[in-house]
Formats: sequence, C-alpha cells, structure tokens
Amino acid sequence: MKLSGSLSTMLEDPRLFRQYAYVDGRWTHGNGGREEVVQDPATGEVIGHIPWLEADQICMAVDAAEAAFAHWRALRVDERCERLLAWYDLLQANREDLATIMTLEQGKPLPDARGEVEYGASFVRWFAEEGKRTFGETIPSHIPNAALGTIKEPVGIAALITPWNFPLAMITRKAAAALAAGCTVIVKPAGETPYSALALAELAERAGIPAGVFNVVLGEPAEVSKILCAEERVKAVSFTGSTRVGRLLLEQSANTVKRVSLELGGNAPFIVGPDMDPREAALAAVAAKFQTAGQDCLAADRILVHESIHDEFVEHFAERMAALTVGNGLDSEVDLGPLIHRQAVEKAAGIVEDALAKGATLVAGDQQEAPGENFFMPVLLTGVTRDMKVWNEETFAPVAGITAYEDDDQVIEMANDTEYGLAAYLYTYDIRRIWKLMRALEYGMVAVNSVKMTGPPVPFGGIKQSGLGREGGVTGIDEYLDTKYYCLGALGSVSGS
Ligand SMILES: NC(=O)c1ccc[n+]([C@@H]2O[C@H](COP(=O)([O-])OP(=O)(O)OC[C@H]3O[C@@H](n4cnc5c(N)ncnc54)[C@H](O)[C@@H]3O)[C@@H](O)[C@H]2O)c1
Ligand SMILES: N[C@@H](CC=O)C(=O)O
Repeated sequence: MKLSGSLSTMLEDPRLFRQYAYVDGRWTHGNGGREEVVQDPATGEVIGHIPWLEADQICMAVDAAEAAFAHWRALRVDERCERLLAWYDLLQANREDLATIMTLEQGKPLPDARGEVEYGASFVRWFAEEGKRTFGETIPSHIPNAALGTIKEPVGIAALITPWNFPLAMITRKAAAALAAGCTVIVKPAGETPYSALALAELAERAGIPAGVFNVVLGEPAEVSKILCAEERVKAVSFTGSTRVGRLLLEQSANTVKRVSLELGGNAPFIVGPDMDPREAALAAVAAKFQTAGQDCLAADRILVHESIHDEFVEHFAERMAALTVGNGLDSEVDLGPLIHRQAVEKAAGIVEDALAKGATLVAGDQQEAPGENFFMPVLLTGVTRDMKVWNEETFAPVAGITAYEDDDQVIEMANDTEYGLAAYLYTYDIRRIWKLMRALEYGMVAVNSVKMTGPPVPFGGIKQSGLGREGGVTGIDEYLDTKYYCLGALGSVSGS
C-alpha cells in the first residue's frame, strides 16, 4: 500500500484534516487500538487512518449527547440558528479545502466536490431559517372552557448514519434539520469517507456549536449501528444508504420504537417520449446517468426510449458518452472519477457480463482503457430486458442500459417494475402525457424535462423500498420534532374558544 501522507499539505487549513473521532467536543482515539485505513480510490494511496471506537466509547457519545441536549434545546431558537448560520459561513469560506478532502477520499471530480460543498452548505442555511418556523397550532375547542393546541418539541438524540457517495451533503441534510429542531446528533459516516464528516465537526466547533451537540463516531459499522439502534436514549435514527442495510436498521430500531427515517437505494427510469428531440434527450440522459460515476441514488438506471426514436437516441447517447473523460478527480479535464473500491468495479463488470450473456448488445465501453484498477469505463448496453441484473439492481456504476418501448401504458408498467421508488425522469413536451405518466409513476420524485431536481426547498425521498420520510423542504425538520398536544381546561367562560 502506498502512503500518500500529503492531504494536510494540500489544504490551506491543515486542521481540517482530522484523524480522530469527535465526541463531546474532544478528538478521541479508540480504546481498543483498532483502526481503519482510508485510501484514495483513484490511486490506492493511503490518505490516513481512523480509529474504531469500542462499545463503551459509543455509549460515552450517547452520554455526551444526552447531557448537551438539555442545554441545546433550552437555547432560544434564534441563538441555535445563529450558530447554524456561522457553520454555513465557515463551510463556504473553507469550500476549497472541503472539496479537496472530498475528492481525495471519494474520488469525484473537484468541480463536483465543490458543488457538493455548496449543496451541503445550502441545507445548513435552509434549516437555520426553517428552525424559526416550527409552528404549533391552535385548535378550536370542543371542550367547554378549554384552550387546545399543539407545540413542537425536539425528539432528543438523533443517530445519523451516512454513505460514502455524498460524504458531506448527506450529513448536513440531516444534521442541520436535527440541530435546528433542538436535537443533538451522533453521526456515523461511512468508513471510506470519514474526513469530510470530521472536517464538518471541526467547523461546527468553530461555529460555536457546543460540545456534545454534534458528535462523530467511527467504528465497525454493524457494531456501532447496533448499539445506537438498541440504545433507549437515542430517539431517532436517520439513515442514508443501501436498502439492505436500511431494512436491518429498521428491524434493530423496533425494540425501542424509534423514529426511523430512511433514504435508500434507487433504480430510476429515464423515459423518453416519441415527441422528444432525441439529441436533447440523450444529452440529458448522459447527465442523469454518469454523475458521480453513476454512484448516485438518482442515477438514470433504466433508460426507456420510444421505439420510433430509439436508434437516433442511441447514436447521440454514444457520441456524448465517448466525450467523457475518465481519470483522477484532481485533474481538471476529468468528468468521471474512480469507483469507490475494487468490489464496486467487480460488481459493475458482473452486471455487464450478465447482460451480455442474456442477449444485450454492447454499443460502447472498453475496460482495457481504464486508467487504474478502481476505474470503470462508461458502458452503453442496448436491448436490455427485465431478466437482467442491469434492470433489476441499482447498478451504482457508469453502466447505461437502454430499452425500447411501444406506448405509454407499456412504459408505465416497465418503469414501475422494481422494488425501488426513489426518483423517475420523464422527457416529453406533451402535456397530457406528462400528467398521465407523472401521476402513474410510483416514485417519490418525478423530474420532467429536467435532470436537476434536488435542493433545500424540496421534500427529498422515496416510496416503496426506497425509504421512509422526507429530507429537506418544509417537512424535513418534522423528522426530528414531536408534536405535543395540550388541553388547558377550566379556563372559565372564554368567548370564541
Ligand atoms: N436516497 C438517498 O437519498 C440516498 C443518497 C445517497 C446514497 N443512497 C444509497 O446509498 C447506497 C450507497 O451507499 P453505501 O454503499 O455507503 O451504503 P451502505 O448501506 O453500505 O452504507 C451506508 C452506511 O451504513 C453503514 N453500514 C454498512 N453496513 C452496515 C451494517 N451491516 N450495519 C449497520 N450499518 C452498516 C456504512 O458504514 C455507512 O455508514 C446506495 O444504495 C444509494 O442509492 C441513497
Ligand atoms: N444526489 C442525491 C444523493 C444520492 O446519492 C442527492 O442529491 O441527495
């Protein structure tokens, strides 16, 4: 294993590169001496090490979050929100360093990493504002001489478990909502990408977020999650990751009846109507497929094109795909970085092999050209059918599969033929088709004639086995709030009550 050792020298502020857990405002070693090596997926070089905390240390993080909760929830909401805004400012001010850390540990091209820092920061600002609007309601009373209403209260400690593909924004979309609501949090980032989370902790501290309010624990994933899910004092678990692990955490949280929010896998259909300009649609489909090298829960996984424009669409798609540059995300020419590790490359190769064995056609994609062992060259397959893995599984790789369809009813049925229900794309200008398909698609989010669909104001989330609950938007904060109903009786006669 080659040792890089150079990340801190690449940063303007080397203190953003932390190789410890962060518990109760302290940078913490693991008691048991266990640690994990973190590698740059582009080069295989070692970026650094992180400690694994032992069970008693995870419990100490819960103690810290519990102790801090009393003070944090008691702050005036504008005081909490001021600190979130200070955190937002620091994220913006340190954007370059945060992007460098992200590219080194995750592999995505530097411009995409900068984009993710902006995106992640935007949730902090959004919830700093939304925190001030956690209104209760007054209820016209059916009880004589009583006043009825509701107030919103923070649920308590929230455990936030996050994936490696968006190492910063998947944390802030949860943490900012929870902190604005008055909760304290324990973040468990993916072991592949811990340094973005630890940099967030460093900046949270500088923003005046008190010790114990924002904690980052590191460790063996199943072990840590089991403790957090079983712990009665943890009131909410918010998870972003695979459907397989999401199911597990839901099960583990049942005994303590926790609030569980799940942002899970996707298998997005990208539907192109017969009225569509095939070139325009192909450019959009390439953008929707290859972001983060296809390692995106919103990636266009099944591209469904009307038979009348199928061949032309394929030509344009192949042409645009051929123009994508694959390489190290630090190189300014690069569009697609590496996959996260070798297993991801092997999984992608298996999906392509399975499709070809079952009759798909390989239009483009030569793995001999891959610039390193964690890289996977973009692949275009046509003639994809429902018995293939590329249809049924979330590919999480730059493998595009195209299928032709005959009419709207058939494409609705095809698009819904999956256990997933996160996001769908629809390209057509026919308003009646838009309305019909948009309503019939069994997805939490439908983007019509747009690749971009996310951002702070929208309720992000899926149905079916893509998740529970919503993040962002005006409802994202509700995942961290309880509604308390009150009935004030014996008030005497109050007119209009
Ligand atoms: N819906 C969304 O908003 C969204 C966003 C980003 C990623 N994702 C999904 O995340 C997945 C990719 O991320 P990933 O590979 O990091 O997912 P993953 O489920 O393997 O890991 C996610 C988190 O769970 C932890 N984990 C892994 N195994 C565990 C176990 N047995 N018990 C407890 N915790 C465990 C990991 O360490 C990590 O912190 C894809 O399915 C993608 O669609 C969804
Ligand atoms: N692109 C998604 C993350 C999915 O992997 C988002 O915007 O949240």
